[in-house]
Amino acid sequence: MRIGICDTTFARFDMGAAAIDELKNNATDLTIIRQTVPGVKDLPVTAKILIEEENCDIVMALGMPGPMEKDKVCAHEASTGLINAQLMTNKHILEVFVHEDEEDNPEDLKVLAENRAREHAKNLIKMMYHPKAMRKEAGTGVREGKPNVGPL
Ligand SMILES: Cc1nc2c(=O)[nH]c(=O)nc-2n(C[C@H](O)[C@H](O)[C@H](O)CO)c1C
Repeated sequence: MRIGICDTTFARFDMGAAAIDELKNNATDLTIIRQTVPGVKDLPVTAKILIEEENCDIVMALGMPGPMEKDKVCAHEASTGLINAQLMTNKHILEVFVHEDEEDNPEDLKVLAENRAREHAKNLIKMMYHPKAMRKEAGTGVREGKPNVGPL
């Protein structure tokens, strides 16, 4: 399995490293190709290149939108780009964004960023290796980086 990791220098925590560590802890037959870019709007083309030129089966796109209105616009544009890249390639690109204003305290933001990156890495492993286990969790109110909210 070839897994692409793209991440940004704008992010204030190394989510790419956390994701890679988690992937390696949960599967042995992985080849990981990592590309780091300046910001979230650079992620869509990078993910597409990882799929089309590096033959990745799936990609994680990790980024940290800032707290300002212009950052939120950038994040929305990046998100739209990532969806387009998925539609163009017929491959999943897991968007792993942590918005800087999700937490007030930098230490809490760091914990959230690490946990979200790791939990999405586990999602990737489930999607690609254990789809039946993923299906069992349908409708269970799973959240990444924060406590699960549970089913209704
Ligand atoms: C305003 C802005 N905000 C963010 C952000 O919140 N998070 C992020 O990762 N990157 C941001 N960028 C940078 C753009 O995503 C991109 O890297 C540059 O426009 C260069 O293509 C910009 C320009």
